[in-house]
Amino acid sequence: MQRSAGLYGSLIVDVADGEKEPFHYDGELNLLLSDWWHQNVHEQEIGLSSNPMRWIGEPQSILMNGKGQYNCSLAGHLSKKTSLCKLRADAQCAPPILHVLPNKTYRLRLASTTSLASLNLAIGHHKMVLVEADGNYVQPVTLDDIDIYSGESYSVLITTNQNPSMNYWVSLGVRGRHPATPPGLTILNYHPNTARPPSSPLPIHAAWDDYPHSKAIANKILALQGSPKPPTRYDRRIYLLNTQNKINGFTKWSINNVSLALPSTPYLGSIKFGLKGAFDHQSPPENFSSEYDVMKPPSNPNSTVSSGVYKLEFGKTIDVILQNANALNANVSEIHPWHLHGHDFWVLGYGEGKFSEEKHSKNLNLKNPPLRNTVVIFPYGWTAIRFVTDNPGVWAFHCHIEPHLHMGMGVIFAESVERIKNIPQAAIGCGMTAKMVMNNSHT
Ligand SMILES: O=C1O[C@H]([C@@H](O)CO)C(O)=C1O
Repeated sequence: MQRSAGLYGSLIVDVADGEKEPFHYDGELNLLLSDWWHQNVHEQEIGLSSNPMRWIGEPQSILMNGKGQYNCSLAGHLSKKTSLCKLRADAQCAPPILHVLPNKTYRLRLASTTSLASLNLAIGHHKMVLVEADGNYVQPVTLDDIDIYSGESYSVLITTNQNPSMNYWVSLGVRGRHPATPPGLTILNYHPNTARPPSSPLPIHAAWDDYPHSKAIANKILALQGSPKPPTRYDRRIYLLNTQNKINGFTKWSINNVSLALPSTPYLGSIKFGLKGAFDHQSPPENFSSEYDVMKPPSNPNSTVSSGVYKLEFGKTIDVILQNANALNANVSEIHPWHLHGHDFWVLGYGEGKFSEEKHSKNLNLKNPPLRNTVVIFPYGWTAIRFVTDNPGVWAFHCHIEPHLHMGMGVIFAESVERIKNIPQAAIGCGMTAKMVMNNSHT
């Protein structure tokens, strides 16, 4: 859970020399989004791993560029629940300020490293034109507000064409979980105004459980014309059922009834050097019972722990159907942003209830699905993705919510590892392979 403790940053990849972006902007702004707890991550981990489990609860603050407010809000005068923060520029709670000139277009880069929170960003009086998602261009689409799930990144264009004698709020609210945290706020400061808090009302976010609103945004994100298209057929389709479970009284998350426990020896070295006992050699199931009722708590909540991997052959088209379900408590199903290492994948579609081969397969979007590395599953829904195994390695595919991964919500793809010639020493520095590094360095 290092990310929850603050180990994160943004990496901006420019277009290659001589290449042009398919949109124009005059300036660039960045907002790195996160959430923050007062309890340290070690205590959080102990709570999550205890029986009974102690949940981390909602964050104390929502952060933008590492800054947030606590016990007060920049917009305190607009809400009866919080007091007004004193806006001293040197105060720890001083808000981030985005300085803009009137009548310009800015590219606003957004990325979420949240530990838990799904977010919605809105800018008072300004629309956003979405142009890029997870490093891939999308069909430009105008939005009033945008959802950002943990692990995702976006670029939106904003045009500073509003009354230049005013400043505006950039507000970041929580989605999908009953919020107990005031929105994170940033000031959009039109030059040459002083950077005081805007007197205009805060932008309004949709209700935290307005899933149709979130689904409408997700369905508007489509690949820009001319983007790489997915193969029209798949070689292998893996179904991953997400459930909350119990193992000897401990609360876990499982995929096809297997809760991931990462081994202490890195997979790459274990597989390459054929180490016995470094991880479970039985592969996890590729499917789940057709009888499973995704609308109800698991009828048998017990599950198993494993460090097994899905072995993927080189050059194949793999579909994954992520299937959400009811958690342990009745009438609860949560959002999970799934993130894949080593690949971008095409998002072929989202749907309600249980995925059905007959009903849903033919309606998947093969025409202009967006390429992403993170995709959400909505409560009680499914999400279909496709990727091609063209990048040998051992890749985690997991819920980007830190406590959920800690509780086992992930799988491992071991992709044509035999094609990897040399493993960097840094990748085999611990567990059983650490000895091999030492031996190597002595010879
Ligand atoms: O993993 C989780 O545990 C809690 C709850 O299900 C039990 O307290 C919660 O909201 C999660 O997302």
